[in-house]
Amino acid sequence: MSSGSDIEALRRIGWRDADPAARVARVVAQHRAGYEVHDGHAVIPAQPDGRFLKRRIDPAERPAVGDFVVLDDAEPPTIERILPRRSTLTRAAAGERYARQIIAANIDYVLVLTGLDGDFNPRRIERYLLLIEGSGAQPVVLLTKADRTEDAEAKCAALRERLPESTPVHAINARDPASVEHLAGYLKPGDTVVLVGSSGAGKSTLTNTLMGETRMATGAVRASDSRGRHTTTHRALLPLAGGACLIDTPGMRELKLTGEESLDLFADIEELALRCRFADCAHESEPGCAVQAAIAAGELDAERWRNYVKLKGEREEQAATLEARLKQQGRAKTPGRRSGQRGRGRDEV
Ligand SMILES: Nc1nc2c(ncn2[C@@H]2O[C@H](COP(=O)(O)OP(=O)(O)OP(=O)(O)O)[C@@H](O)[C@H]2O)c(=O)[nH]1
Ligand SMILES: [Zn+2]
Repeated sequence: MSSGSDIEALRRIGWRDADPAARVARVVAQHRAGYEVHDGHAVIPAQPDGRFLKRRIDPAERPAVGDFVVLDDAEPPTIERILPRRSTLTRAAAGERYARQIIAANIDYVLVLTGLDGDFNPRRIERYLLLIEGSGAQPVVLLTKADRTEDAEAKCAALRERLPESTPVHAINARDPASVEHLAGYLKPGDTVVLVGSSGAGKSTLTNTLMGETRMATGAVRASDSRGRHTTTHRALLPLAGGACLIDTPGMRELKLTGEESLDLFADIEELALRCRFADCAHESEPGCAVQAAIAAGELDAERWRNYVKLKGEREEQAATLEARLKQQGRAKTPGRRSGQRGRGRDEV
């Protein structure tokens, strides 16, 4: 017998494993005063166990939005432990003091939204991709407002050319359910998605369209399964059509690099730079600079090159801050932290 978890309800909030032998819930919000967790039926307040509050604990070791956690039987319950994460989206906290923060855990797809209107900005997409790479989640680039531009297909093709082949790019009209149907592959039961993108990119619009379809889908469920009726939703964790769920966290709005990102997105550029005549080439006006030669030959996009230089500089600055901070705390840099904390051996349920 399972103790206190409703497996069907848990599946609606992104649970993928077998029936847990413990009381499991998903973190949907974090406040100064504590956490809010969803057990598949309702949102309830929960307190973190005392060890999560210790000052010296790495923030990554604390419960984060999207985490599946084990609760005790108290009312309100205490979060006893965090179940192993399948992905971890991390950023540096806004503000002067350097701190790494987990924005969301156990995310399968990060939908990166950019409007095809005046706002269209491939550089911003590359910044998001840098942050998502290594998180364990899969980025999907969505170019919204395809209905408002003549050259949607051309822009879409140019972006596909610029980004790695493994990164899907779709042009959509976020207001049109038929257009959004193309996303069904990322919204399967058990999948968890988050939306990122600057203001006006269409995040709320897309959420509403995806929710609209859910209302229809939920109606169908109600006719056949009366137990589905009592499922409570929450602003921060929305069940979508097809059974996926969407986590809406304000943390996804401002994304500052942590210094741990890889630059694999620009692997071709890094390789090119190794072919310069001088090992310390600044790639400006040095003779024999392979980068400048590639730009002149039209083989490397100058704007993409500038964005690489900018993001690399920012990443290096953050990496130096991170290292200084870890040294100050007497901790060594944890290798492999970016790969979703898999090998950490936390207890299974
Ligand atoms: N025609 C068209 N309009 C769109 C599309 N996506 C968004 N819009 C419109 O663009 C405006 C901004 O969209 P929002 O969904 O509010 O953007 P947001 O990303 O949620 O913005 P913030 O809440 O500020 O972060 C709204 O007027 C939408 O109706 C689209 O694909 N096609
Ligand atoms: Zn060079």
